[in-house]
Amino acid sequence: MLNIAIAGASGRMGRALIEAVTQAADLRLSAALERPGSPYAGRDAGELVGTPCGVIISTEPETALADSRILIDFTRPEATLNHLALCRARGIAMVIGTTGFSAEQKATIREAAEDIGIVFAPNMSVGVNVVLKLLDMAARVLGEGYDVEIIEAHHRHKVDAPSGTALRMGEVVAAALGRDLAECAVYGREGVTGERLPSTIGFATVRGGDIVGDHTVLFAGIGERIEITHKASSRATFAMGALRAARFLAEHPRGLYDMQDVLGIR
Ligand SMILES: NC(=O)C1=CN([C@@H]2O[C@H](COP(=O)(O)OP(=O)(O)OC[C@H]3O[C@@H](n4cnc5c(N)ncnc54)[C@H](O)[C@@H]3O)[C@@H](O)[C@H]2O)C=CC1
Ligand SMILES: O=C(O)C1=N[C@H](C(=O)O)C[C@H](O)C1
Repeated sequence: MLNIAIAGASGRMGRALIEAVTQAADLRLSAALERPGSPYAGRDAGELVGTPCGVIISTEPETALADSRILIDFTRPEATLNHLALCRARGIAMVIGTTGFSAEQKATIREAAEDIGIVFAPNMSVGVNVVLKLLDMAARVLGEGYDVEIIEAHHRHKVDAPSGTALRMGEVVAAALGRDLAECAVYGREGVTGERLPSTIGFATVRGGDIVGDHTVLFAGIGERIEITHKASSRATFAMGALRAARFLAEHPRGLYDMQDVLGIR
């Protein structure tokens, strides 16, 4: 049995993860963490998904993580980095699904992976990771002459934009075209923008309702266009990917990995 802790237990992803872990025969939910002041603190984590499991939601990671081998964290960047420091000190591996990190914060994650195993990926679904491979191939074959635009849509509660997945898609396409995303990204357009510069990669963000997560990469050429789209219809797809990542870490005691490594498609 692999002991798994979940941070952000009462969140949208936290609930999907509790359901997935408590249903997996080879995994045991060993801790459930929430932010200080959470109304869910002190309650049975299983109650959030309809089946009490005896794990009480804690706001004290220092004590709650004592029994855990892997922490799956889908929270906010600051919370993830606090958990990271603790996990690094205790030798607890981490699956990090949180998005919205700055470059500096990402460097901290990279550094911690010298001591512990970390899978860090903005999207844990198998489908999106296959799409990343398709994007690499499409960009290499199409080359210059096709304008690249990335459109993402998410639910009204999402706090970061563009999504981590959209940014990763941009990085993959930029790398395939020999560009640096930091230099060629255009985040939204307004007013008299002038004509589109050919070397740019544009991003457009939509927020509304309960959209789980849609991503489209458009390659627009002369006389034709290609759209590569992924639509998530349930958070279970992210949760199942996170569990695959946790099992992978049981065999990889240190180092920084993403879902391409977990799926063996790097
Ligand atoms: N990598 C992937 O496949 C996916 C990544 N995400 C990312 O995961 C993150 C969470 O997404 P949602 O679950 O939709 O958000 P949410 O807002 O529903 O849940 C976040 C939870 O974290 C908790 N939290 C905040 N600070 C905390 C702390 N210090 N300790 C413990 N818990 C804390 C909040 O109280 C909340 O319950 C976002 O960054 C999102 O972009 C979401 C879906 C898939
Ligand atoms: O916040 C979300 O919901 C999601 N966030 C991830 C991201 O920012 O890419 C992944 C997924 O699209 C859902």
